[in-house]
Amino acid sequence: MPMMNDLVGFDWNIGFIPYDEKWKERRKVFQQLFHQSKADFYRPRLLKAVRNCLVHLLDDPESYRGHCRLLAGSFILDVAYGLDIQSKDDFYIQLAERGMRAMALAGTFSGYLVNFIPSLKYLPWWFPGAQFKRDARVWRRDAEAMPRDCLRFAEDALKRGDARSCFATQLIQELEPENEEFSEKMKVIHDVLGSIYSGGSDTVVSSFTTFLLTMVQNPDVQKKAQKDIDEAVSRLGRLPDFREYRALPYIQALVWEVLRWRPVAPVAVPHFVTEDDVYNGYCIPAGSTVFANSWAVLHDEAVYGPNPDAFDPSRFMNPSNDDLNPEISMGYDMFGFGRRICPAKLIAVESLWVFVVSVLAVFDIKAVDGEENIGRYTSGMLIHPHPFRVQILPRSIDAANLIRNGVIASL
Ligand code: HEM
Repeated sequence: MPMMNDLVGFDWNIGFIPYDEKWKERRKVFQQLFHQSKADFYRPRLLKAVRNCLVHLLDDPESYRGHCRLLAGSFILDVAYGLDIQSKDDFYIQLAERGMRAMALAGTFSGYLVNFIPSLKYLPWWFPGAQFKRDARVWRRDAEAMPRDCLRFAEDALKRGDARSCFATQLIQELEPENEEFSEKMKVIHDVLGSIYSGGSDTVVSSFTTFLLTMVQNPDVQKKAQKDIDEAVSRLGRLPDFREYRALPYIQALVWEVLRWRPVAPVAVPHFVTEDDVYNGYCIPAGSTVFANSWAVLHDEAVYGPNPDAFDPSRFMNPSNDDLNPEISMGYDMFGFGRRICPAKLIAVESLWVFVVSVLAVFDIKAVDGEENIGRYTSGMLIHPHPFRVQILPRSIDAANLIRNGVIASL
């Protein structure tokens, strides 16, 4: 991807590194960080970010998109770099937003001729018609700053002796500065944590807002989900947490349906064919770029049952709607395919689950009369619902008190 990697400078991102030893090393480190055995480290931090988000939604429901972005960004920056982010105007949240906008724009593969004729990248930026070079010059500043500035923050905190425990400090402390591979290992940390930062600050926000949209459009689904949560948790007088994970089948089905119905990356990330292949009688020569049509897979009647365009969590449930149906696929098609499948798919599902179950426990989500933007989506490598107005109201005075009392002190 010449535009993305060579010109804009996202070549540190695992998703854009070709399949080679460099990619393998980074992918291995990434997977170890978010391994399920590390759940005791990252789950409390995720829950803390969600509980803060509930307070923000209570105080200022209209700014729900900013709150969702703050939730995703503050969790990722906390676990990756030990940054304690309090506001959506924070420097690092804004940096991620600009960086991800640049990635979305540069990532429309067919939008840039240079992706098909790589030698165009040698044109000078001032050359007539070389607007792509001028765009790249602007975007490059944020693309480079994203991983560099955050890692610098963690390194400085370590030197001062006041670093919070996080992936950066854990990985840096394992290194020996006098080892000749030190700089190379630091570059691996830079790339892996940058990939966590960029991968985690935008994708889940799309799913959070799609969830709110589906609740506006499907009040019956909302009621059924709230009934299940009330029976299992709210009657205990507390907010849900990971003790309920996998104990609420309808919530699990709802989460999967949000991910299936409007997949965040409808054509995943393009894959590069490394050797000649034959598929269903079609010859695919080495060097081809293949796009996986995740959208079509996720809207295939043969896999997901009738009316795949309708939002209906019960497609994953048994006929009595009280448990999951083991015969219906709950696979990870929305997270890509093969060895490049999203390495954060489990934490992404957990993030959406804890957001969904927490919001539904305490809020009613309702339509705003006359809102015309409902259901419209952006286009690009990652899709988001267009901004829409929605009412997010506490379900009762007790619910509002639960939100205020549920804030988790600094970890
Ligand atoms: C709803 C949330 C998410 C969705 C739907 C999603 C989806 C995807 C998809 C479709 C791919 C491309 C897979 C392929 O090439 O076949 C991918 C790759 C990737 N994702 Fe995610 N993702 C999500 C959340 C996250 C999060 C939270 C992180 C980081 C913490 C992350 C980090 C990555 C990375 C690093 C890759 C590149 C993997 C590689 O090329 O080896 N993703 N994701």
